[in-house]
Amino acid sequence: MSQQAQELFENFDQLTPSEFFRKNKQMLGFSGKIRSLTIVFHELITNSFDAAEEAGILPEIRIDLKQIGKEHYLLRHSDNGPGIPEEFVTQVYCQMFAGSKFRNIQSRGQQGLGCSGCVLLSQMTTGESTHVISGWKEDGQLKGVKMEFKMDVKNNVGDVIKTENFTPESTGVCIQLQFKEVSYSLAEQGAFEYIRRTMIANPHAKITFRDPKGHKYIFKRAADIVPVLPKEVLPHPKGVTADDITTIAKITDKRNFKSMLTSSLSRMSSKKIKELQEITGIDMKKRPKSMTWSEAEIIVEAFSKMKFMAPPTSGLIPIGEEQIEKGMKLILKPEFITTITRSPVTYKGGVAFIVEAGIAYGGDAGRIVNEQRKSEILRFANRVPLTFDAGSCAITEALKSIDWRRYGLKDLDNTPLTLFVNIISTQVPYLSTGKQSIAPEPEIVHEIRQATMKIARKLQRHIRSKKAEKEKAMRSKIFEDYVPVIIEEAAALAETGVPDYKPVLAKVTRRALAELMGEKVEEEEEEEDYVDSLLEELDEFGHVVDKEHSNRKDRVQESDLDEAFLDDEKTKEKKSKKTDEQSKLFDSKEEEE
Ligand SMILES: Nc1ncnc2c1ncn2[C@@H]1O[C@H](COP(=O)(O)OP(=O)(O)OP(=O)(O)O)[C@@H](O)[C@H]1O
Repeated sequence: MSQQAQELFENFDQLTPSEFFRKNKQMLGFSGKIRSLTIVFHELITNSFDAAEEAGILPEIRIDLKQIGKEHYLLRHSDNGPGIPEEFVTQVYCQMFAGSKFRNIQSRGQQGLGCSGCVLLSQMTTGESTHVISGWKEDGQLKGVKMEFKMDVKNNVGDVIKTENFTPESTGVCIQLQFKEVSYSLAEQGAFEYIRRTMIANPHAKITFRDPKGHKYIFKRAADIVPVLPKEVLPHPKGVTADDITTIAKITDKRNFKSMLTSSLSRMSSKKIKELQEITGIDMKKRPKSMTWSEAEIIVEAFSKMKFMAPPTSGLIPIGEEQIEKGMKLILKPEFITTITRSPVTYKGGVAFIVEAGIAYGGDAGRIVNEQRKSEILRFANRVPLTFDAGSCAITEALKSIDWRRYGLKDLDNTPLTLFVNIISTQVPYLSTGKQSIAPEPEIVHEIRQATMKIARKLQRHIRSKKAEKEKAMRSKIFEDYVPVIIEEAAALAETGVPDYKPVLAKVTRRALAELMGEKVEEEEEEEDYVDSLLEELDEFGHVVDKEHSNRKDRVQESDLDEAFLDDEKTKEKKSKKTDEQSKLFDSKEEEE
């Protein structure tokens, strides 16, 4: 070894995961003041949900955010989950890549990074310790611990400062952290909006939030059912790599390739093993420990050519159309709502996923920008809102590629609309450890498009019938406005008394309208006679009014119909102008006569 290399290797060292993320906190999503605080909310809320649901408990979370200085906050987050046993508290909060979710199971968490990331950020920005109170059940007995600790970044472990045992009243976790260089905001990417979106996809949860100004928000439950627990599923042969196979071969306790493959992969029957042996020529009775890299590569290559049943989907639990509707209705109070949960399909040949979509229109749907409601896209993965990195996400790509004009939405941006998309999978293909955007796998993009276009058609029907209703109402209004004028003026011209037309005007309007709209109106005979006689009377008066006048009347009605879609103010203004014109017409008629 040369002198140079020796010097170089004197500094050879190892970074613990905590040290690595201390230097690269943006990789945990902690970049920017608003975003950092939102990510903290996200990590703590998703952990509470996962834990409560796994224990069969309806999640209830309390969050208290106090501002104690400039960009300096104190956050207290508590849940009613199963709690964390004392010996795991520092592992959960101080050890990176430690957790209970490294299985092929649908859950919000995946990496064992989230809450230790929050502790790291707190320590890095304030130097303060973290306080945790945990209550859990052990052998049927309630146990509790109050702990204060710091993260030992160098060793990726916790440094306990104080511990005190007590008997709690119930299970759950309460964590208190301080943060600096973060900011609470009501903006689209802020913490409050994160809670709002969370509630849409989790109608079974309850969140009470006290903001830094002391305002208390209670997001109530819209549904009382704990979501069915997802099951762990074995990986599908089309979804594994040579590295996966050699790793399985190293850790398996099976005696040969055959039992190793059938027990660790889904859809691997004895028939498929026989087929695999024929294609590869590899003896399936060989011991797993003897597996070489090239054998693993040959097996994976064979898998790509073989036909398998689609992966089992029992492990995927979608929110469901009804629940999404409940969540969206409670938060958005829309005028119209439509939702869909598609059947499971796969991406990369072997990873199952489900797309769910919803459209809410009108009411509180959309976001207010410059006092105007605009459309908004709410992206979710396994019920968790994805608030950042929208541009690179499969959901954004799919929704932007839809030609919304085909669904009657000429200006999507300026429509009061909320588009909801949730992807359910045991392996959501996130683009980074920050888990804020989904890789645009072609199958995923395709499914999102299909789901959304299907419900967009329903929205189109709603908008159409609403337009027709509005048109009908406008026509009715015009009729009611002008008929009395005509009757009264005609009576004046004929120098007779004005008939008592009011009680039946509504009926005349309805009948005339029905004719205009091509509808059939059933009316009682007696009423019909009365209406007929009134119409006759009207006709008689009509003889007195000359042709020019009635032509003019028709023209006025026609042009008014064209304005059916103008806003109220404009319409009112035009109509009063028209009425003036009309009365001017009668005036000139009178003068002529
Ligand atoms: N409120 C809680 N109640 C009970 N257990 C919890 C709670 N929060 C965290 N845990 C446990 O701590 C583990 C580590 O949590 P952490 O947030 O670090 O990672 P994760 O949720 O597994 O994955 P990810 O990094 O993707 O969020 C979890 O797997 C879970 O077992």
